[in-house]
Amino acid sequence: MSETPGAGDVSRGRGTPRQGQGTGSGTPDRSAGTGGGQGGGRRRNEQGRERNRGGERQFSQASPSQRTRRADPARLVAFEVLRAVAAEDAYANLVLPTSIRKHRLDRRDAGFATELTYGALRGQGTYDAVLARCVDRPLDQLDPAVLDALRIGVHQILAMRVPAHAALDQTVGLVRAVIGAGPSSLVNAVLRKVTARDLGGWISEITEGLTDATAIAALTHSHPEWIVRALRQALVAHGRDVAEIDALLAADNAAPMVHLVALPGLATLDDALAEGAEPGRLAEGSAYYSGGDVSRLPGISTGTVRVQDSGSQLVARALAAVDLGERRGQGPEQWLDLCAGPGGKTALLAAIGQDAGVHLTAIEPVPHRAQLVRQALRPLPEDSWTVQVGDGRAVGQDQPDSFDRVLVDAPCTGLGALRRRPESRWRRTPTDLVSLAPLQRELLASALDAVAPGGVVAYVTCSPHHAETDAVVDDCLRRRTGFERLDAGSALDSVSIGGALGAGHGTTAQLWPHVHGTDAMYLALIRKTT
Ligand SMILES: C[S@@+](CC[C@H](N)C(=O)[O-])C[C@H]1O[C@@H](n2cnc3c(N)ncnc32)[C@H](O)[C@@H]1O
Repeated sequence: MSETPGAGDVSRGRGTPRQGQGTGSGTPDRSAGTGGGQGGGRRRNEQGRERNRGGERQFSQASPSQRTRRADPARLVAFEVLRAVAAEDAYANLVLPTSIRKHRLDRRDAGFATELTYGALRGQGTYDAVLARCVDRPLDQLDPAVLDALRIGVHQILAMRVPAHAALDQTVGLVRAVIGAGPSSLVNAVLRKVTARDLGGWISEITEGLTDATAIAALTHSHPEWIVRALRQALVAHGRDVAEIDALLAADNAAPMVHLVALPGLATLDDALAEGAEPGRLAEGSAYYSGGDVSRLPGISTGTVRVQDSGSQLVARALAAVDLGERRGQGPEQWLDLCAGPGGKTALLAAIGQDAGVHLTAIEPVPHRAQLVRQALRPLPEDSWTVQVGDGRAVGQDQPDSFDRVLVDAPCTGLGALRRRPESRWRRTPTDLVSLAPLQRELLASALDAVAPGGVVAYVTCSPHHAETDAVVDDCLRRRTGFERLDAGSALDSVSIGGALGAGHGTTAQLWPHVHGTDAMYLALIRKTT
């Protein structure tokens, strides 16, 4: 990295007006000046396919070597995050805020950097196929840093409201600043080729001649083929039409709205609503927020208002709302969260149960995640909860027949939350399903042992994959008597606004991003009858 600037060296490219830099997600077209250029007023059509079309493109006449050596901070942030994801196996959602703070991005630039980072990561499959048509060698022979810079350039050109010349100039500037002058000509030439078509045109090009629907969907929606196949099977397994696959894959690529929950009895969302949040449409006490830095909202710093997907809220509320009828014993209920870290559902459950004097035990084997659970529970009275660093698989044997309600939010592939974890689709492999299977079964078996007669277990995943949902529940119950399945679809309806989610299939329930606007949470409810 011959010309890597220190944080203090990083400044905008020459002639790039400050006001035009931000193009935050969910913000209106700011192409006039975005990235410092002309082309204002050019908008994409509803499919996002007409930007930069028509009229003469105004690329810089200067050769790449004569152009800026400065990296625009927002693009530099995206580049740093992509590099950390590729080279250090980092999680984009953890690295991005740190990088945004390091480069002191204002709100607009932070939005631009977020859209660029997440978009380039999500779109990598499609963008690499495009780049493969524009680079004269196999992509794996490129310097990985150059490939990341190209992906950043392609996302701006094909999917953001950035004029092509600005996307190109700024990406070349980034490359010169952080990688070196050498590759800047290649980046310039490749990105010029990319500007020859819009996204729709490129998708037609890269899918031309293909007949396999899975391969076409994978390239069109930038997912690995095995995940497309798995999601198609999941739709069918949960009683939906396989034709929904395009909508589901497209939902994975949309920037998800931030969902908020006010912990019952501890906060309301009034302040958040006053700050622009919208009332949630599915879960009581929830809201949607698209106003940027959520940490500034009242209640977030104290932990009484939390960021939590509505699907997660609904499954926790459904477990808490199950009517236990005549339960054994007289005292307050004992609840167990068997896989608690980082504690989102734990906090909601503890808050729901506090009025009734519930005591919640949370188990988490990873010490730093157990610490996050303690933090999440901080707003609740200390005598209402216990956090234990331990293995949930041992609880059933150590404390049999002890808990009235047990949540098993099992470790899973997260295939239902791909929109929130932009890099995970490229990291996951089918072998993850195989390696998680025994753990999922052992955790559910432990929960079935730990639940008291009359009590109920919720088995939850943020994946719709059959292997980690119905297959786990079926396997565990096949070997046991004394349990009955409850109607999880009705249970979800009973805690939802409107009461008609339509998530039930058989006795289990499956939420979907393209239908419900939630992560694809799966819920099974099992009662111990004897
Ligand atoms: C899907 S996450 C739970 C998310 C959490 N319920 C929430 O809402 O924030 C699964 C958790 O299970 C934990 N885990 C992994 N192995 C476990 C085990 N043997 N026993 C208990 N928890 C385990 C993981 O460390 C991870 O924190």
